Amino acid sequence: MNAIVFDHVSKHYGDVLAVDDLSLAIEPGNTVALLGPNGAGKSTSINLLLGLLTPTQGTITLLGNTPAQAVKAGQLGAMLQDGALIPELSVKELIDLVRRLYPRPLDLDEILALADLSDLAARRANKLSGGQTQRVRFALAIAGAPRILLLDEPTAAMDVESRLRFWASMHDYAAGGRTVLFATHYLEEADEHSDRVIVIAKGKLAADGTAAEIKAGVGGQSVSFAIGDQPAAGLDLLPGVTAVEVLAGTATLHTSDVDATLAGLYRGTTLDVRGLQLSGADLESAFLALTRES
Ligand SMILES: Nc1ncnc2c1ncn2[C@@H]1O[C@H](COP(=O)(O)OP(=O)(O)OP(=O)(O)O)[C@@H](O)[C@H]1O
Repeated sequence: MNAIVFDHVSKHYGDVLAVDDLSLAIEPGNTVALLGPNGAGKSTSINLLLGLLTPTQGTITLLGNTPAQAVKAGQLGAMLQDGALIPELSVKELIDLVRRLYPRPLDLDEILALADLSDLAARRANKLSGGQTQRVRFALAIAGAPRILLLDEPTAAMDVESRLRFWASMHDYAAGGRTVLFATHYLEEADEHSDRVIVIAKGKLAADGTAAEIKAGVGGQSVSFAIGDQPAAGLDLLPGVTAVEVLAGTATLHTSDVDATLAGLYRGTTLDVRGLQLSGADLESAFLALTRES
Protein backbone atom coordinates (compact mmCIF):
# COMPACT_ATOMS: atom_id res chain seq x y z
CA MET A 1 0.00 0.00 0.00
CA ASN A 2 1.28 3.47 -0.82
CA ALA A 3 2.02 5.90 2.00
CA ILE A 4 0.65 8.93 0.15
CA VAL A 5 -1.60 9.13 -2.91
CA PHE A 6 -2.88 12.25 -4.67
CA ASP A 7 -5.48 11.22 -7.23
CA HIS A 8 -6.35 14.08 -9.63
CA VAL A 9 -6.35 16.60 -6.80
CA SER A 10 -7.20 20.26 -7.43
CA LYS A 11 -7.59 23.05 -4.92
CA HIS A 12 -9.07 26.45 -5.69
CA TYR A 13 -8.98 29.47 -3.40
CA GLY A 14 -11.71 31.50 -5.07
CA ASP A 15 -10.26 32.24 -8.51
CA VAL A 16 -6.75 31.01 -7.64
CA LEU A 17 -5.98 27.46 -8.73
CA ALA A 18 -3.29 26.52 -6.18
CA VAL A 19 -3.15 22.77 -6.99
CA ASP A 20 -4.03 21.71 -10.51
CA ASP A 21 -5.00 18.09 -11.17
CA LEU A 22 -2.07 16.66 -9.21
CA SER A 23 -1.63 12.88 -9.22
CA LEU A 24 1.25 11.10 -7.51
CA ALA A 25 2.00 8.16 -5.25
CA ILE A 26 4.73 7.82 -2.63
CA GLU A 27 5.84 4.43 -1.35
CA PRO A 28 6.40 3.81 2.35
CA GLY A 29 9.95 4.39 3.55
CA ASN A 30 10.80 7.07 1.01
CA THR A 31 12.09 10.53 1.82
CA VAL A 32 10.66 12.85 -0.80
CA ALA A 33 11.36 16.52 -1.44
CA LEU A 34 8.51 18.66 -2.71
CA LEU A 35 10.33 21.37 -4.60
CA GLY A 36 8.90 24.43 -6.26
CA PRO A 37 9.18 28.21 -6.50
CA ASN A 38 7.12 30.57 -4.32
CA GLY A 39 3.42 30.05 -4.81
CA ALA A 40 3.88 26.65 -6.50
CA GLY A 41 1.35 24.99 -4.20
CA LYS A 42 3.67 23.22 -1.73
CA SER A 43 2.04 24.45 1.49
CA THR A 44 -1.42 23.92 0.03
CA SER A 45 -0.50 20.30 -0.79
CA ILE A 46 0.76 19.72 2.75
CA ASN A 47 -2.34 21.30 4.28
CA LEU A 48 -4.48 19.05 2.06
CA LEU A 49 -2.54 16.01 3.31
CA LEU A 50 -3.22 17.06 6.89
CA GLY A 51 -6.92 17.53 6.23
CA LEU A 52 -6.61 21.22 7.15
CA LEU A 53 -7.90 21.96 3.64
CA THR A 54 -10.31 19.91 1.52
CA PRO A 55 -9.62 19.34 -2.19
CA THR A 56 -11.99 21.04 -4.61
CA GLN A 57 -11.64 17.89 -6.72
CA GLY A 58 -9.93 14.53 -6.39
CA THR A 59 -8.98 12.41 -3.41
CA ILE A 60 -6.01 12.03 -1.07
CA THR A 61 -5.19 8.83 0.79
CA LEU A 62 -2.55 8.18 3.45
CA LEU A 63 -1.79 4.51 4.13
CA GLY A 64 -5.22 3.77 2.65
CA ASN A 65 -6.99 6.25 4.93
CA THR A 66 -8.50 9.68 4.44
CA PRO A 67 -6.43 12.51 5.94
CA ALA A 68 -8.87 12.82 8.86
CA GLN A 69 -8.63 9.08 9.62
CA ALA A 70 -4.83 9.16 9.37
CA VAL A 71 -4.60 12.11 11.77
CA LYS A 72 -6.97 10.40 14.23
CA ALA A 73 -4.94 7.18 14.11
CA GLY A 74 -1.72 9.07 14.88
CA GLN A 75 -0.23 8.09 11.50
CA LEU A 76 0.68 11.67 10.57
CA GLY A 77 3.10 14.12 12.12
CA ALA A 78 3.74 17.59 10.79
CA MET A 79 6.01 20.55 11.20
CA LEU A 80 4.33 23.53 9.60
CA GLN A 81 5.75 26.96 8.86
CA ASP A 82 4.46 28.58 12.02
CA GLY A 83 3.13 27.50 15.38
CA ALA A 84 4.16 28.89 18.75
CA LEU A 85 5.42 26.85 21.70
CA ILE A 86 3.93 27.21 25.20
CA PRO A 87 6.55 29.59 26.68
CA GLU A 88 6.23 28.65 30.37
CA LEU A 89 7.04 24.96 29.89
CA SER A 90 10.44 23.37 29.67
CA VAL A 91 11.38 21.52 26.48
CA LYS A 92 10.92 18.20 28.29
CA GLU A 93 7.52 19.13 29.76
CA LEU A 94 6.24 20.37 26.44
CA ILE A 95 7.29 17.25 24.53
CA ASP A 96 5.89 14.99 27.25
CA LEU A 97 2.57 16.85 27.20
CA VAL A 98 2.25 16.37 23.44
CA ARG A 99 3.42 12.74 23.34
CA ARG A 100 0.75 11.79 25.89
CA LEU A 101 -1.93 12.83 23.41
CA TYR A 102 -1.01 9.93 21.12
CA PRO A 103 -1.97 6.28 21.40
CA ARG A 104 1.55 4.86 20.84
CA PRO A 105 4.09 7.66 21.31
CA LEU A 106 7.88 7.39 21.23
CA ASP A 107 9.72 7.35 24.57
CA LEU A 108 10.50 10.81 25.87
CA ASP A 109 14.25 10.15 25.94
CA GLU A 110 14.15 8.78 22.40
CA ILE A 111 12.40 11.93 21.16
CA LEU A 112 14.94 14.14 22.94
CA ALA A 113 17.81 12.16 21.42
CA LEU A 114 16.33 12.08 17.90
CA ALA A 115 15.72 15.82 17.92
CA ASP A 116 19.17 16.47 19.42
CA LEU A 117 17.59 18.13 22.47
CA SER A 118 18.89 15.99 25.35
CA ASP A 119 21.11 18.85 26.56
CA LEU A 120 18.26 21.36 26.37
CA ALA A 121 15.58 19.25 28.10
CA ALA A 122 15.30 21.57 31.12
CA ARG A 123 15.41 24.83 29.15
CA ARG A 124 12.21 26.89 29.04
CA ALA A 125 10.64 27.12 25.60
CA ASN A 126 10.89 30.91 25.52
CA LYS A 127 14.67 30.79 26.09
CA LEU A 128 15.56 28.96 22.90
CA SER A 129 17.31 30.19 19.77
CA GLY A 130 15.51 30.03 16.43
CA GLY A 131 17.27 26.81 15.39
CA GLN A 132 16.61 25.20 18.80
CA THR A 133 12.93 26.17 18.57
CA GLN A 134 12.74 24.44 15.20
CA ARG A 135 14.24 21.30 16.77
CA VAL A 136 11.53 21.37 19.45
CA ARG A 137 8.90 21.72 16.74
CA PHE A 138 10.47 18.72 15.00
CA ALA A 139 10.34 16.80 18.32
CA LEU A 140 6.62 17.60 18.65
CA ALA A 141 6.04 16.40 15.07
CA ILE A 142 7.63 12.99 15.77
CA ALA A 143 6.28 12.59 19.34
CA GLY A 144 3.41 10.34 18.28
CA ALA A 145 5.74 8.06 16.26
CA PRO A 146 3.93 8.89 12.99
CA ARG A 147 4.51 6.59 10.00
CA ILE A 148 4.33 9.68 7.78
CA LEU A 149 6.11 12.92 8.59
CA LEU A 150 5.30 16.14 6.72
CA LEU A 151 7.72 19.06 6.97
CA ASP A 152 6.90 22.42 5.42
CA GLU A 153 10.16 24.28 4.77
CA PRO A 154 11.62 22.95 8.02
CA THR A 155 14.98 24.72 7.74
CA ALA A 156 13.68 28.18 6.79
CA ALA A 157 15.63 30.74 8.85
CA MET A 158 18.17 28.19 10.15
CA ASP A 159 21.89 28.77 9.89
CA VAL A 160 24.23 26.22 8.30
CA GLU A 161 25.07 24.44 11.56
CA SER A 162 21.39 24.17 12.57
CA ARG A 163 20.51 22.82 9.15
CA LEU A 164 23.10 20.08 9.37
CA ARG A 165 21.82 19.03 12.79
CA PHE A 166 18.25 19.16 11.61
CA TRP A 167 18.84 16.93 8.57
CA ALA A 168 20.76 14.43 10.68
CA SER A 169 17.70 14.19 12.97
CA MET A 170 15.38 13.80 10.01
CA HIS A 171 17.49 10.96 8.55
CA ASP A 172 17.58 9.17 11.93
CA TYR A 173 13.81 9.33 12.12
CA ALA A 174 13.30 8.20 8.51
CA ALA A 175 15.72 5.30 8.95
CA GLY A 176 13.06 3.20 10.67
CA GLY A 177 11.17 2.78 7.37
CA ARG A 178 9.09 5.91 7.89
CA THR A 179 7.93 8.14 5.06
CA VAL A 180 8.99 11.77 5.01
CA LEU A 181 7.71 14.46 2.66
CA PHE A 182 9.39 17.85 2.98
CA ALA A 183 8.68 21.05 1.10
CA THR A 184 11.60 23.24 0.24
CA HIS A 185 12.83 25.79 -2.20
CA TYR A 186 16.43 24.95 -1.42
CA LEU A 187 17.62 22.86 -4.34
CA GLU A 188 20.67 21.57 -2.52
CA GLU A 189 18.47 20.26 0.30
CA ALA A 190 16.29 18.40 -2.15
CA ASP A 191 19.39 17.00 -3.83
CA GLU A 192 21.15 15.92 -0.64
CA HIS A 193 18.36 14.80 1.63
CA SER A 194 15.77 13.01 -0.47
CA ASP A 195 15.46 9.74 -2.38
CA ARG A 196 13.07 11.37 -4.79
CA VAL A 197 12.31 14.91 -5.89
CA ILE A 198 8.85 16.03 -6.96
CA VAL A 199 8.93 19.42 -8.65
CA ILE A 200 5.70 21.37 -8.79
CA ALA A 201 5.10 24.68 -10.49
CA LYS A 202 1.78 26.52 -10.66
CA GLY A 203 0.14 23.61 -8.86
CA LYS A 204 1.12 21.08 -11.53
CA LEU A 205 3.65 18.28 -11.54
CA ALA A 206 6.72 19.55 -13.43
CA ALA A 207 9.09 16.62 -12.75
CA ASP A 208 9.32 13.52 -10.62
CA GLY A 209 12.40 11.37 -10.09
CA THR A 210 15.72 11.22 -8.31
CA ALA A 211 17.73 14.43 -8.37
CA ALA A 212 20.10 12.71 -10.84
CA GLU A 213 17.25 11.76 -13.17
CA ILE A 214 15.84 15.26 -13.11
CA LYS A 215 19.24 16.77 -13.91
CA ALA A 216 19.75 14.33 -16.78
CA GLY A 217 16.22 14.78 -18.10
CA VAL A 218 16.48 18.48 -18.76
CA GLY A 219 20.04 18.69 -19.96
CA GLY A 220 21.80 19.85 -16.86
CA GLN A 221 24.77 21.69 -18.36
CA SER A 222 24.93 25.32 -19.21
CA VAL A 223 26.96 27.70 -21.34
CA SER A 224 26.89 31.36 -20.40
CA PHE A 225 28.55 34.41 -21.92
CA ALA A 226 28.29 38.19 -21.94
CA ILE A 227 25.84 38.96 -24.73
CA GLY A 228 25.50 42.69 -23.97
CA ASP A 229 23.03 44.33 -26.34
CA GLN A 230 23.40 41.75 -29.09
CA PRO A 231 20.18 39.97 -30.14
CA ALA A 232 19.45 36.62 -28.44
CA ALA A 233 17.00 35.51 -31.14
CA GLY A 234 17.78 32.03 -32.45
CA LEU A 235 19.94 30.90 -29.51
CA ASP A 236 17.16 28.52 -28.50
CA LEU A 237 17.54 26.80 -31.89
CA LEU A 238 21.21 25.92 -31.41
CA PRO A 239 21.98 22.18 -31.12
CA GLY A 240 21.37 20.73 -27.67
CA VAL A 241 19.83 23.88 -26.20
CA THR A 242 16.86 23.21 -23.91
CA ALA A 243 16.31 26.71 -22.54
CA VAL A 244 17.75 30.21 -22.85
CA GLU A 245 17.84 32.95 -20.24
CA VAL A 246 19.11 36.48 -20.77
CA LEU A 247 19.62 38.47 -17.61
CA ALA A 248 21.64 41.67 -17.06
CA GLY A 249 23.61 41.26 -20.29
CA THR A 250 24.46 37.60 -19.68
CA ALA A 251 23.01 34.84 -21.82
CA THR A 252 22.75 31.36 -20.28
CA LEU A 253 22.05 28.42 -22.56
CA HIS A 254 20.92 25.25 -20.79
CA THR A 255 22.00 22.33 -22.92
CA SER A 256 22.00 18.56 -23.15
CA ASP A 257 25.11 18.60 -25.39
CA VAL A 258 27.60 21.28 -24.47
CA ASP A 259 30.00 20.47 -27.37
CA ALA A 260 27.30 20.75 -30.03
CA THR A 261 26.00 23.96 -28.48
CA LEU A 262 29.46 25.55 -28.44
CA ALA A 263 30.13 24.50 -32.03
CA GLY A 264 26.79 25.99 -33.06
CA LEU A 265 27.46 29.18 -31.11
CA TYR A 266 30.83 29.82 -32.78
CA ARG A 267 30.10 28.51 -36.27
CA GLY A 268 26.40 29.15 -36.61
CA THR A 269 26.10 32.69 -35.25
CA THR A 270 27.89 35.97 -35.78
CA LEU A 271 27.75 36.86 -32.08
CA ASP A 272 30.77 38.32 -30.37
CA VAL A 273 31.08 35.74 -27.55
CA ARG A 274 32.97 37.02 -24.49
CA GLY A 275 33.41 35.81 -20.92
CA LEU A 276 32.41 32.26 -21.80
CA GLN A 277 31.66 30.01 -18.82
CA LEU A 278 30.61 26.38 -18.73
CA SER A 279 28.91 24.78 -15.78
CA GLY A 280 28.20 21.15 -15.11
CA ALA A 281 24.96 19.43 -14.40
CA ASP A 282 23.21 20.98 -11.45
CA LEU A 283 19.76 20.79 -10.06
CA GLU A 284 19.37 24.54 -10.25
CA SER A 285 19.58 24.58 -14.06
CA ALA A 286 17.15 21.67 -14.19
CA PHE A 287 14.79 23.40 -11.79
CA LEU A 288 14.86 26.69 -13.71
CA ALA A 289 14.22 24.93 -17.00
CA LEU A 290 11.38 22.90 -15.54
CA THR A 291 9.57 25.63 -13.70
CA ARG A 292 9.87 27.97 -16.66
CA GLU A 293 8.43 25.40 -19.06
CA SER A 294 5.34 24.87 -16.98
N1 LIG B 1 -5.64 31.28 1.85
C1 LIG B 1 -5.40 31.59 0.59
N2 LIG B 1 -6.26 32.34 -0.12
C2 LIG B 1 -6.05 32.64 -1.43
N3 LIG B 1 -4.96 32.24 -2.13
C3 LIG B 1 -4.06 31.49 -1.47
C4 LIG B 1 -4.22 31.13 -0.09
N4 LIG B 1 -3.15 30.39 0.27
C5 LIG B 1 -2.37 30.28 -0.81
N5 LIG B 1 -2.90 30.95 -1.87
C6 LIG B 1 -2.36 31.02 -3.24
O1 LIG B 1 -2.25 29.70 -3.73
C7 LIG B 1 -1.04 29.55 -4.47
C8 LIG B 1 -0.19 28.43 -3.84
O2 LIG B 1 0.24 28.87 -2.55
P1 LIG B 1 1.11 27.94 -1.57
O3 LIG B 1 1.25 28.69 -0.29
O4 LIG B 1 0.54 26.59 -1.53
O5 LIG B 1 2.51 27.89 -2.35
P2 LIG B 1 3.95 27.47 -1.84
O6 LIG B 1 4.53 26.63 -2.92
O7 LIG B 1 3.86 26.85 -0.48
O8 LIG B 1 4.68 28.86 -1.77
P3 LIG B 1 5.89 29.39 -0.80
O9 LIG B 1 7.12 28.70 -1.28
O10 LIG B 1 5.89 30.85 -1.10
O11 LIG B 1 5.50 29.06 0.61
C9 LIG B 1 -0.38 30.91 -4.49
O12 LIG B 1 -0.78 31.55 -5.68
C10 LIG B 1 -0.97 31.61 -3.27
O13 LIG B 1 -1.01 33.01 -3.47
